[in-house]
Amino acid sequence: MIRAAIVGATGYTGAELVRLLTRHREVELVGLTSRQYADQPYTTVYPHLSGQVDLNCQTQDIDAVTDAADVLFLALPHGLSVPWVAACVGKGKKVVDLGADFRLRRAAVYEQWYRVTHEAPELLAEAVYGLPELKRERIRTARIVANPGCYPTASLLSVAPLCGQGIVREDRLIIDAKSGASGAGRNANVGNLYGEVNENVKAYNVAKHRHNPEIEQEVAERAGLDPDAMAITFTPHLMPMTRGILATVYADLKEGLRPSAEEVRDLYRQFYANEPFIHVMDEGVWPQTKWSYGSNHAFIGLTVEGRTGRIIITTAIDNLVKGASGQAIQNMNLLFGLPETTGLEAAGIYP
Ligand SMILES: NC(=O)C1=CN([C@@H]2O[C@H](COP(=O)(O)OP(=O)(O)OC[C@H]3O[C@@H](n4cnc5c(N)ncnc54)[C@H](OP(=O)(O)O)[C@@H]3O)[C@@H](O)[C@H]2O)C=CC1
Ligand SMILES: CC(=O)N[C@@H](CCC(=O)OP(=O)(O)O)C(=O)O
Repeated sequence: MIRAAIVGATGYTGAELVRLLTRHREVELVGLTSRQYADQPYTTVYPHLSGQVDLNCQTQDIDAVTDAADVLFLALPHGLSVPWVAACVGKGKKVVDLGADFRLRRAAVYEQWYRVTHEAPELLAEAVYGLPELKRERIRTARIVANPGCYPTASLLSVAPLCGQGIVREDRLIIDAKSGASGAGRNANVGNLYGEVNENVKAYNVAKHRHNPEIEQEVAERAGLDPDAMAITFTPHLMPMTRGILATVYADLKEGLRPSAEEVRDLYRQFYANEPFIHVMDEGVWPQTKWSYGSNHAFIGLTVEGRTGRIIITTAIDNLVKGASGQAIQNMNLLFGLPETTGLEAAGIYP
């Protein structure tokens, strides 16, 4: 059995990790940390998991938690992962960081967007960006996996088959994305109150969301472009729903190119042919967030708008599963040589 501990276990991604890992046949949960609920039964915080888990929450004692586990899942706010990652590396343990501290390969870019100094820039180079559909082989042998952000997961799955194909301007993508409120976590925040989210839709962090450089970094790498020359526009929106991300991507075709929608769809279907979690829809079928609710599956719809010379792609995922905890488990499966779908086989809940 793989002994797993979750640091920041009482947040939304932590709870989703517990829900999924208690059904994972190769995993034993050995540690769940929380400062606020230390020494209290985990099910006091999340009674819906009664009968699934009988651990108490424990304090964030780095040595004790790391020594007891084979793998750590870090589900902490930004800026707190470095001591945990350093301990895992020092003790020969694997770590999957659900936060952003190891996603951006250049410390200067991290510091520009997150406004904090990176305390272990020397570890950035070896962290692998954990999007299994794009980096499977590198993840298998990694020590540090940087689990992608929820919006970048949906955005990158939307455009990866086009990158480096000479078909679209990868540097000038426009991404319009919508998220459910659980994307902001369980912390108290006025913007997440019922009265603020219900019957309301709003864009936020326009032209300055920290997922912009993350998306640009990975698109540039796949397309063989200079990350500093990217001009991707990314606009997130908060939706009156609990879970789900729908990313709509507009990609300009290169001058003189007009592939048919079927040609582009064939490209996507070849690219994702052996991917158990990725589903490319037929023409005219547009993904809905509800299809992915509670599952690790991603649904991709696309067409070519001949009149404007653009390809339009929409991808639906669950931000807490493929956008966070499910993908983290997919990465753990790769790290430990398990079938990638282990513990993640279930379809979503519908309606
Ligand atoms: N929600 C989502 O859809 C996604 C989230 N992520 C990322 O995953 C990480 C976790 O997100 P999420 O679960 O939503 O966050 P939450 O705010 O819901 O939970 C955060 C967890 O960290 C602990 N924590 C909070 N502040 C501190 C602190 N200062 N020091 C130590 N522990 C702290 C909390 O427990 P306690 O205060 O008791 O210690 C809690 O268990 C974040 O980096 C987030 O950006 C990534 C993809 C999607
Ligand atoms: C709705 C909402 O607030 N969503 C979060 C995204 C959460 C996530 O994936 O992000 P990180 O791990 O990079 O923080 C946001 O926009 O900040």
